[in-house]
Amino acid sequence: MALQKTVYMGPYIHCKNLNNLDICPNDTHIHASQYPNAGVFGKSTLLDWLNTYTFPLESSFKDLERAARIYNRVVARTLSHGTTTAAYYATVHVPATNLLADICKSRGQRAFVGRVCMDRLSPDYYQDESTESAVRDTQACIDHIKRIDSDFALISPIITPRFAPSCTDETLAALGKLHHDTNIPCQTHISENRKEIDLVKSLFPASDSYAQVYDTAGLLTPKTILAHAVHLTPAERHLIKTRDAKISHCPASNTAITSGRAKVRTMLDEGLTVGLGTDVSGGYTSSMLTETREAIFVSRHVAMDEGDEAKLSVEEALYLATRGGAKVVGLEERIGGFEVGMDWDAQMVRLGAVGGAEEGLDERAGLVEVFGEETWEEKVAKWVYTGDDRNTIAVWVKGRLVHSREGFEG
Ligand SMILES: O=c1[nH]c(=O)c2nc[nH]c2[nH]1
Ligand SMILES: [Zn+2]
Repeated sequence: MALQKTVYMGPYIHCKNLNNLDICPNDTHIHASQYPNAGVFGKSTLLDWLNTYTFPLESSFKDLERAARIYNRVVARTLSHGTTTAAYYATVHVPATNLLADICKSRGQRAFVGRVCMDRLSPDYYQDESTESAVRDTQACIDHIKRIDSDFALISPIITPRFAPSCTDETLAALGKLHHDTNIPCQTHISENRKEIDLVKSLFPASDSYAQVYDTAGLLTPKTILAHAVHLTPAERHLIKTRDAKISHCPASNTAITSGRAKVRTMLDEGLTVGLGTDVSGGYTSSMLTETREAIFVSRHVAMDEGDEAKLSVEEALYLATRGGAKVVGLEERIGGFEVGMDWDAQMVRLGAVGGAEEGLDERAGLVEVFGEETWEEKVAKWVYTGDDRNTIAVWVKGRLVHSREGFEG
């Protein structure tokens, strides 16, 4: 199916002059607790990466002072990249998870904050004791967020079974019931890596597929975010579409820990809802701009096997990062675009001064080179391919200025 460029155009607007634009990215999958490991993954793949790098790091969040240091850094850093909304995984620890919610609230980032549930195939030093304790501790985090943001206007809890291999059938079913009873959204991982999929087959012999494991547990619903979805079968995509569950595509992570190449064009053509996630620290970057670029390049690798139709354009990738992400987190009526009546979640991006390059190098840090002869689309492409956080000069969430840089005149 040929995609209409206008349909997939990212929502951005010119601001003040032709070299500024506003845009509002939503990170639909990021592990806040893994931030210290961003860029540290060696040659590992998912299952050894979890044991070598991830579980030891996450277990250290029982130390609340350390959690405060790291969570403050990751929220400040993602805001500096322009991430207005983030769907976070924390750890199993209730106090540290509640602290992450507090930090998002005080720094003004819109966030979904999930306490991670895992009661098997995890190290003794880092797992839930039982189904009952996993549900009780999840409920404690939900109650805390209700206390700090009663109608979840900025901060929402999110039910977070880590992934099928690390949860017993009983825990998955109990979390499915909690999801049903509370209508609180849910996030997990699916079909990231081939060995993981084999493991799911052996752990859930009665299920036809990985997606079916979640469906059986009541965890495949319109309010479910499924990260990765790299190796889904056509039948699984059909089931996910039927349930209207959402996909978080994490291309930087999928390349870094060699998981594979998700077929984004196929998922879009089949009508699935897709957004982007940095998946720190499977993903090395906390920047949604870098993630957008990675989505474009991974789509080109898919195209090398499947033909040019698989390639994502700059506009399509920006759509996934913004409006697509808003749909994935269920907030498309409020964020992801700039229609009248929506919340003002936005970042202002500054490009180079027109003509600056002719007059000699523009010394201001990080400016995207603009020669004055580019179309608007070309300027946006230059930002996506050559820009970074130095171009993000101001960020607002729900109308509040939450980050600014030198050069922003408020
Ligand atoms: O990218 C990932 N990051 C994780 O932390 C994780 N846990 C299970 N599966 C996972 N995949
Ligand atoms: Zn992940």
